[in-house]
Amino acid sequence: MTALLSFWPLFRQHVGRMGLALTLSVLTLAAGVALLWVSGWFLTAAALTTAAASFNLFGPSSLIRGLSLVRILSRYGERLVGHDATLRLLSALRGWLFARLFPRIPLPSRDLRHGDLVSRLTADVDTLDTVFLTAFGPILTALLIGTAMTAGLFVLLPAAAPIYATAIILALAGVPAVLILFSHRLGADLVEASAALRIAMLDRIDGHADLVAFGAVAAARQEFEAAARRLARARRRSARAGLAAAAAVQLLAGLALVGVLWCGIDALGRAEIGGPLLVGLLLAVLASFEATAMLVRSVAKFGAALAAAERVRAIAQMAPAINDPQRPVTLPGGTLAVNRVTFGFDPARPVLRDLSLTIAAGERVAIVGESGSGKSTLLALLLRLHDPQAGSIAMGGTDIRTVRQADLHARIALLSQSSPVFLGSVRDNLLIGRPEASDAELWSALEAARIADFIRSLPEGLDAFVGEAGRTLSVGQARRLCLARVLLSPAEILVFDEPTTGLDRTMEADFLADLAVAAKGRSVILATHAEIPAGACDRVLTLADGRLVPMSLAGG
Ligand SMILES: Nc1ncnc2c1ncn2[C@@H]1O[C@H](COP(=O)(O)OP(=O)(O)OP(=O)(O)O)[C@@H](O)[C@H]1O
Repeated sequence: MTALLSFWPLFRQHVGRMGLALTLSVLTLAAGVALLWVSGWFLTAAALTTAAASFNLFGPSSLIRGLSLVRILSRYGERLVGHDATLRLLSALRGWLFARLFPRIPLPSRDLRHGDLVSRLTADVDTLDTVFLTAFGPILTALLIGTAMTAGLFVLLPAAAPIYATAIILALAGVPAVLILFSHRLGADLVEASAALRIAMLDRIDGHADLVAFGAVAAARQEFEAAARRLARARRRSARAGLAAAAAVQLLAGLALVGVLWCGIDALGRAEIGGPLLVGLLLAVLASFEATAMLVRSVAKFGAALAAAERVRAIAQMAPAINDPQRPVTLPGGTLAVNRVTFGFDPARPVLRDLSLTIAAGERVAIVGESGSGKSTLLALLLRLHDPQAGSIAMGGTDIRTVRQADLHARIALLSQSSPVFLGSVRDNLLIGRPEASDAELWSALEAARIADFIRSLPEGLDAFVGEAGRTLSVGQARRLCLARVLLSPAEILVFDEPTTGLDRTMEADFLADLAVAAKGRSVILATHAEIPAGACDRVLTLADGRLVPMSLAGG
């Protein structure tokens, strides 16, 4: 519950709209209760009257029409305002969550799989956004209508008031309390099962080509079906609990009706109440229980909302791997110096040991080494995606831990092994590197990345849509587009992690040979398995056993 309450500041921003939706919801229900009351009274009174001419038909029938109209309009307004508030809340929740997520990337928890993260960012947030309207709204509505109805009975049929009050309190508090007790566990199961299904689905979609190639589709399908069955079971259990609660509410409504009828007949016999009024009261009692039925449906969802709140809050509260300093200093340009750095993802098993490296402004350095030797790790440290356990990294003599990460990233651009092509046009993808770049600059970056001819051949050119994760491009083309984005960036240090992955031998050699021109005098740090042509780099270093060792340049 504390997890859910921690979202209150976000809910509070929309409290005006939510309040209006709530008022309209109370009005709708009150109009419904009054409508049945007046209708019951009117029909009975009309049937009982012997001289039709002496009965005023006009007043009650216009009241009935008026109440119907109020009910229709307030219901429409409630839906309109309620959905508007919910959608605004949804966008605020997503914005809030993304703002908390970005500083935590790379996520410190390796347990958080891609599908689980997607599930938290989508389904869990969706579950949360309706919690006010589907849970708190009906509670308040039912409370107000129940109180008003009890007060009405107290005046018109006092003996029935305690019976009705007991039944409505049980329906309002007792049934939901029991349901919450069960639905918390059921809701958590439901949210976890739905996340597991999503993870299974995204995993299988990502790897479908390999699954087909290995003939492992049947096994994957079985696992997927098991996840689907688990979700179906959780849904069934949750629906059963909801149904049992709805049946209990109906039973209480029936008991309240019988109680009021019993007292009413007694009062009728003593001429303390008229027949038409009694019928009106009975129908009104039935109508007032509509609010509690709504409540039960909502409470069934409440457990899922509690579980979703905990999962979403867990991401937002994850300690960021890296924090900006309290008082950041300005980052000067210049030499990049790695001073006796030791780092390991598990500190007991360092990947880099007492490693030092100095790269002068404009220098091009290649780092080679066996797979797993720590090349990507070293590059990640330069971007301060992790902090070393010992030693320091400085730029122009300033320790990078004393500057804002954003300032550091403005000076160092990275092309990693997993740099993505974003959904959008070629232009959109390039402008991420430098938003103010002109078309001429975009083309020059594309030329340098050796993909300009291909983009020119597309009918839409720079405006060609490159699809989800670059699906409309080959692996090599996607890579070169990412490369053009990095070359376009104004950063003074370009960090390349296997930039030629996906390029053929000739293109690889051409790209590395062109590096000096493409980098336009900027510093280049290049981690690669490729053969480095003469002149491409000023120095080549080998990373082995956590240390860098100079090696002679290939071909010269
Ligand atoms: N996020 C991580 N958490 C834990 N260990 C990691 C993580 N990333 C890398 N490692 C480990 O650190 C070591 C160095 O990995 P790194 O990716 O830096 O090697 P690399 O030289 O870039 O390899 P490759 O040439 O295959 O890309 C490896 O043993 C790897 O398993």
